[in-house]
Amino acid sequence: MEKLVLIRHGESQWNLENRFTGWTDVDLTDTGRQQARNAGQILKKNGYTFDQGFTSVLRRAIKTLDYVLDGADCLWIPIQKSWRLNERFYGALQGLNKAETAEKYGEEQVQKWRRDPHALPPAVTRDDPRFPGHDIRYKHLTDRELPLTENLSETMARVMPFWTERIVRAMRNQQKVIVSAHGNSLRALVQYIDNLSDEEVTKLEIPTGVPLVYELDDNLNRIRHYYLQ
Ligand SMILES: O=C(O)[C@H](O)COP(=O)(O)O
Repeated sequence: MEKLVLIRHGESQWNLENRFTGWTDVDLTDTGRQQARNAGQILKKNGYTFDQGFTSVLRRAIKTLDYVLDGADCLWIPIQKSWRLNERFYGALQGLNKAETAEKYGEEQVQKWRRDPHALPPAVTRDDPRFPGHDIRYKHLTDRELPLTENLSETMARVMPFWTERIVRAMRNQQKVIVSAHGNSLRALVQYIDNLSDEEVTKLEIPTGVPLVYELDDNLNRIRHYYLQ
């Protein structure tokens, strides 16, 4: 049996301010840092060790992984970072307050943008400072890979190659793996691992900073999953 640990980053400044974040590179709050430290200690207490870490290229997930691994006494392990694990790119919603956006466009529309796997938030234009083409860390991405907006199924489409080529490969090489990522990139992964319908995934909420453990059989099919609290 394999164990895979997924963790959504600890609370970020824009989680606290209730703003659409997406690829905006905001930092953790003090609460977020504490959540990540606690997660590391819980993993250690339960005897978890790791051989390989994966994270997005966003500081809230990178720092969460760092705090978690420090707490779990595994700070030395190799880490692979990829834009493919980034949060869903929330387009022109990025930076807006979620409650104010709901007042302006209606609760139903905002809930659709947030949770309908096929709903596309309004796009940014290429001259918008939020367009990732302006950010050096994405300079190797092709035009097609640079998002103007993204729905959950597109997030899943860019997460999956990384899952198969890197994460699954590491697990097949008997490595104990931890993945630090985001509400929606993890939602996409969980939809795939748990084979959830689009209907089921709209109800799925993943809390910040709590390790989500998947027990997988030799073919990496899910046996069960649970949060370590
Ligand atoms: O990008 C964001 O705003 C959050 O990390 C996830 O937001 P959501 O719960 O509105 O999808």
